[in-house]
Amino acid sequence: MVSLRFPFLFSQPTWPSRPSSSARPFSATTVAFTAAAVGATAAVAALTTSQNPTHTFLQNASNLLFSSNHSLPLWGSLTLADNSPPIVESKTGASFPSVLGDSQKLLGIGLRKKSILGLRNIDVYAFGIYADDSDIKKLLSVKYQKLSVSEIKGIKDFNVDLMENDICMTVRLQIVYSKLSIRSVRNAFEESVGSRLKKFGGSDNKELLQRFTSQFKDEYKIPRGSVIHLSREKGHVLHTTIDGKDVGSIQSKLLCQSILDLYIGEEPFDKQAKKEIELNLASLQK
Ligand SMILES: CCCCCCCCCCCC(=O)O
Repeated sequence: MVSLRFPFLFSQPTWPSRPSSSARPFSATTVAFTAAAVGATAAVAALTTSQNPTHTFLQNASNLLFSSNHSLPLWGSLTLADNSPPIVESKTGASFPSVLGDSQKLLGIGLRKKSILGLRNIDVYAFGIYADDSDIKKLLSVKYQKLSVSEIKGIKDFNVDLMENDICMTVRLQIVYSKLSIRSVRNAFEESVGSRLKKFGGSDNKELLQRFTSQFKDEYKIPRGSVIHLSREKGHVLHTTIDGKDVGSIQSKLLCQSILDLYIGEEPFDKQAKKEIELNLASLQK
């Protein structure tokens, strides 16, 4: 067993084992969970399991629920008004507020590693994924409210819904590597976002990629501790800030989807973070 990634102040649960390379406990947060959310999730998960043998996010959630004897890390009862302390990623010490602005909840956090010259992996940044609470609940209720068999079949596409729909979300990157230049940030975005633009939009998106990467101008410094926000605002507008400073806004559904895909898509940077996000979304079912 390793420590839970979202342990709670009052319950101090532990998380089922995960591959040791990415296991990293968090410090405490005061977020509580409700028995109702657990019950709803368990019921849905059980039904899903009987209907669809593939790994839907609810199955993942149920696996996590039932393989642990401990309290569960569900967001169901987090109120946006509470003063939950930030969540600290203990490997890097990166700290994430539980709520961003007054409406975006933290759904999960992860770590982006990158290999240098194929030789060794470095921790480049920790990240947190946030989504607007009411947007998410609206989407969940429209799509999954009654939990009929046909609706449940669609559940495994929830991340796709999340990426494609006009839901306000933020990816918060907290830089932990101390020797990062803005040029390497540009290059990394060019490679990762470029591959996703190709995946979703074909090869004719060089101009869009260039508009995005050119926002990261040489004048910006990115020391350890810098925070980059990639926020999807209403109308699929990607708004980027570095340490709270605006660096630009680009209206593009394709660009927003491509950026989210890096974290919650088919081949996410941190698979465990994606699972965690799915689990937290499952806890919001009812
Ligand atoms: C030496 C490694 C440099 C990597 C810099 C990554 C900085 C941010 C890039 C964000 C997108 C991504 O993670 O690919």
